[in-house]
Amino acid sequence: MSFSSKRGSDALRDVLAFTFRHWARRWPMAAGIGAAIVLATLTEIFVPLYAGRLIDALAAGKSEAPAALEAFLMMAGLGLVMVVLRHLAWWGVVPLTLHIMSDVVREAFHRVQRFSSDWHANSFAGSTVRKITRGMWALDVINDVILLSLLPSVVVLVGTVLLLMLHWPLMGLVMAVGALAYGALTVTLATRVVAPAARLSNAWDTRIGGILSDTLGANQVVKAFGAEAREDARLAAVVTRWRLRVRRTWTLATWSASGEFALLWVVRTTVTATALWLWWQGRATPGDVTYVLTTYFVLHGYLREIGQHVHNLQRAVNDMEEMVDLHGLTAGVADRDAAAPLAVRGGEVRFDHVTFHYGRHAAPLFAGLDVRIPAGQRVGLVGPSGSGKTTFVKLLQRLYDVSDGRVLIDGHDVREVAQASLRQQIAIVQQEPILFHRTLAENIAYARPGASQGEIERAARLANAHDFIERLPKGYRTLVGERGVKLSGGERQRVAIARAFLADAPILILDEATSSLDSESEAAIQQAMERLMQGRTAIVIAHRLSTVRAMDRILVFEHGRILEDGRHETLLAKAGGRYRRLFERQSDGMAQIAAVEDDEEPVVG
Ligand SMILES: Nc1ncnc2c1ncn2[C@@H]1O[C@H](COP(=O)(O)OP(=O)(O)OP(=O)(O)O)[C@@H](O)[C@H]1O
Repeated sequence: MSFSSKRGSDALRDVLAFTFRHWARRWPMAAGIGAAIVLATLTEIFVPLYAGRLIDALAAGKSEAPAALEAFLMMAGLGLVMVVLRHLAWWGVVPLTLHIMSDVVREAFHRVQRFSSDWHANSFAGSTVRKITRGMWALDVINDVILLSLLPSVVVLVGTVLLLMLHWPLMGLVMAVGALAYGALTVTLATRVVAPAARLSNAWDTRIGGILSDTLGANQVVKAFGAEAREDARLAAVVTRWRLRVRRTWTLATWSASGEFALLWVVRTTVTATALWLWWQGRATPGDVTYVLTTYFVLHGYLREIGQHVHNLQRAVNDMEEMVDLHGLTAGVADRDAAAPLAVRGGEVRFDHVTFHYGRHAAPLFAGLDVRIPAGQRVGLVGPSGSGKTTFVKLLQRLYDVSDGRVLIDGHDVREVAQASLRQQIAIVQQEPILFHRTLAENIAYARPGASQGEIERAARLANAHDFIERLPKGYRTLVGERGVKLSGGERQRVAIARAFLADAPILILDEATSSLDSESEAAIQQAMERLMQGRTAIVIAHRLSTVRAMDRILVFEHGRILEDGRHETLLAKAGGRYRRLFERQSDGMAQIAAVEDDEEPVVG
């Protein structure tokens, strides 16, 4: 079977190889099912032979009654064996398919979770979900089609034709030519006509999944701009393209099926006419004609279904290929073989001549960046938007690999250690913390699974989160909504800080919230952050002057370079310095606001 395009044949090969690999893991089950269905099918091939003998015995008169009875009993016995074996095969395929489907979804999730941040930044989560779930269900179809439908069809095809050829070569030849022509036509239409169209339909189906999840995930923004109608229209445009593509696929499939039925009609008419002609010539008995016609009708049933099976297989291959492609991708940022866990003693961070650029960006963001942060130091990163502050911490977490140079923690290159252990040593409080739609207790304990309720509450107290949690009707058992939407920004921040307390990691990354919080929440968060920083190496992407002032050291970023490096007072004393300019400009702006709102803090970065 070959697809028209290189990509098509690749897809078929990849999908079948993927499926066979999964069968191989459970080969006794797969082999048992195959054997049962092949034996069940062989019994069917012999039924027409005994039907022919029965008719000849009947035509010869009552003297042949024992032969007629023998033929009848054989037909009945073969039928019963077929029923039992067929049941065994179908019964066995249930656990096989369910085990493989479970493996497939687990493995796909395992891989996708470990793909690089770059991959996730470039992929729609909804599209990925569609690819995985569609692929998982396609496997159900592939198992049924190959094991329970195509395999018996091929056995019947080969078996009946061989048996007929032994018995009656001319009829065997007619049947073989008809069956081969039909098989060739079916496979060609399915793979060269329908498959390419179906692949395009699937791409649009995946796009619909992506748009649905992207838009529903950003529902707050849509609502805020009253843009529901605009989003309806955006989806409608994609649905229209999808409909046109699917209509084309389904129309082509309908024409293909009709073409195949027309060919079957030609084969049947030719076989019947040949049998009648041979009878007319006196070269065939009524039993012979019965045998040929019964054989043909058995074959006809299977042939008719082969067309349907090949189409189903082709559809399932199309449905699975995007998921199989996910298995072919490399993780992007992968652990070295036998990467050891990172053991942090103090938490010294060093960027040693680091060069880095995102994906296809021509110019590097960092070019030969050198900086050393001693263990236990509290460093504020400031600088204009896009200057590289977030990227700096992403490289520390090894969410991306550097193009050149090294990022070191306590002298260990982050590329040499196991990623999971590296990230366990770094607690992070994001600017917009994301929570799971789980209880508050589970969200806090995410940093340390198995933490006791007492430990969770202690972390929440340190994060100034305990009081607001206690006021909720279900307290720590409150579900927070998807991504934590049922909490305010300040509450989400405090839950994230509680998480970081529980993580108790030697290195801490804090990305201050830029959204304006009320002064009470802000003070509570600042205080919690201060507490959290104690005794750790802390890197703070700072937006508030109060935070920056309190730091041991400030790094001023601009266009991926560190322009200034020092304490607040030192940098402020530098006439014409970048930090001083930032400070003055923003203090000015903030001073005006402060005249109105006395307790508001000026912002940096
Ligand atoms: N995943 C990405 N792919 C490509 N370019 C990116 C990616 N993430 C960031 N960039 C680019 O890298 C540059 C530095 O971004 P970064 O997020 O590090 O800046 P930042 O100083 O943290 O900004 P902000 O204060 O606004 O958060 C920007 O020009 C940004 O557009």
